[in-house]
Amino acid sequence: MDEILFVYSQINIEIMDKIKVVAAVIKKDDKILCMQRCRSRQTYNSERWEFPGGKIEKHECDHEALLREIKEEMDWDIYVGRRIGTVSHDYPDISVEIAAYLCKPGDGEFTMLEHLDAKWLTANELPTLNWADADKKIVELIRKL
Ligand SMILES: Nc1nc2c([nH]c(=O)n2[C@@H]2O[C@H](COP(=O)(O)OP(=O)(O)OP(=O)(O)O)[C@@H](O)[C@H]2O)c(=O)[nH]1
Repeated sequence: MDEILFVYSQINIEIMDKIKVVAAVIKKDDKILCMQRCRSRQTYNSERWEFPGGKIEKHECDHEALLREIKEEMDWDIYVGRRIGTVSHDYPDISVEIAAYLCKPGDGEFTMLEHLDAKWLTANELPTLNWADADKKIVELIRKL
């Protein structure tokens, strides 16, 4: 029975549409902004670290989605630069495709409206955090920049 369920869940993951997500790698001097997700029912990402961002809505381009998400989550305006890369990851219940963009902070400070914690770390310090599994791949891309 366990084997049947396992095969079924693998098939399910393969036919599931990938959720398209954008993430902002916000760099100030040599430090990058890392945000900690709140405790949630999505246990695999509960309290894990991530780059701020979120799901792209219909009819939105990556740039628009990033500006909207950072405004919603942090009440902050940022400048969106070049795309660092796109990573895919299959979680137990969803499959995500995350496009990560190099960004610069706008004026003023951000307000932490939806996260548990925030840290500014250098690229070499990034692996010290407990990242969401998809983000471990983004961290590797950043370290190769
Ligand atoms: N924003 C963001 N989401 C990520 C990252 N890495 C990662 O696996 N995800 C996953 O991507 C999915 C969408 O992200 P989200 O929950 O922030 O998106 P959202 O704010 O638009 O969603 P919501 O309004 O339904 O809460 C989640 O399952 C989340 O766990 C990341 O670095 N940033």
